[in-house]
Amino acid sequence: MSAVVLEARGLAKRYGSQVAVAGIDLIVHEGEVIGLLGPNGAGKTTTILMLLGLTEASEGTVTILGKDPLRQPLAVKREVGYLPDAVGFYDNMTGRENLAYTARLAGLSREQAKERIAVALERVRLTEAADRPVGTYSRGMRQRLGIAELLMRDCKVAILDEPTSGLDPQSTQELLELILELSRGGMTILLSSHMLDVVQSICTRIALFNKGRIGFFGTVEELAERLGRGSYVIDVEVEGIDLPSVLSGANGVTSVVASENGTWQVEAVNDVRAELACLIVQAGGNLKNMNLRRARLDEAYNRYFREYANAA
Ligand SMILES: Nc1ncnc2c1ncn2[C@@H]1O[C@H](COP(=O)(O)OP(=O)(O)OP(=O)(O)O)[C@@H](O)[C@H]1O
Repeated sequence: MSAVVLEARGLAKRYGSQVAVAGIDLIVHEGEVIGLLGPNGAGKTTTILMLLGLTEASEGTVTILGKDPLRQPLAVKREVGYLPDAVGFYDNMTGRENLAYTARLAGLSREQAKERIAVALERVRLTEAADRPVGTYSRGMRQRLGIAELLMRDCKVAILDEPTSGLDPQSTQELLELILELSRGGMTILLSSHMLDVVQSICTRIALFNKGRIGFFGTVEELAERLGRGSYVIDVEVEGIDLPSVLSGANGVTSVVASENGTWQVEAVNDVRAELACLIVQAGGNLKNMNLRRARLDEAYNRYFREYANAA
């Protein structure tokens, strides 16, 4: 496996008697895209602030790119980019001027900055709008300018807080493609989001925050398995039989539930389509459609918080 770029051990944060983060462990490898998920108040933002050294942990340690964010804040800021929910650019300055300003703060020479800014603006498709004041930008354009800043600074790690919130579907898609490009280029990315389809489409692993702890850390398939339902989901459209009774006791099948659209959702520990087809035909059913898909994060997430999180 690739190198560890971020390691948190026993990280906790208290505000007086209020526990915001109750002790988390997190190890992230180079090039991963990690989704930080959980209900409001579960501790995601506080964790992000501790990882960045923007707030001091009450307990525990953080190492990011081999450095301690509290002891070596400048070194960490140089290599770790943070895109907050509302990116803070100067509205009266153009996109290019904003980047030039950040480049100066980051210690880039004028020549180096000019070249990197042009390349970054091109990659986020803002070249045409680069000389307009940022005050005229849409939210999607601001987010892309934020990504351009990470590119210009050649960040090794990016932490994105709700990057797609408030974006229309097309801008969301554009931003997701950009984030994937960053990841393909070797950047390690952590992003917090409540948009589960977004998270599933780009994240390699997810961390489920629950009451200040990480209740689960792994892939969507591993989450589905942890919940005891198997990671294979087969949508079945069938007439003439009662599918749950036909499949009761079938090998590998963990549940059969009716979906809203009149089909059945069969969950299994492996791809049981051939066996399902046999059992349905033997029982005299008219099989109209059968479709295998990945376990869906929204289904697993809702089940986790409905059935497991309170007991955790
Ligand atoms: N500065 C603060 N002072 C006191 N309590 C705080 C402070 N910041 C956060 N908290 C509390 O800590 C808990 C965790 O908050 P946090 O913002 O980290 O959650 P979150 O998972 O990011 O939520 P959201 O999805 O709403 O952004 C909450 O109960 C919150 O009220």
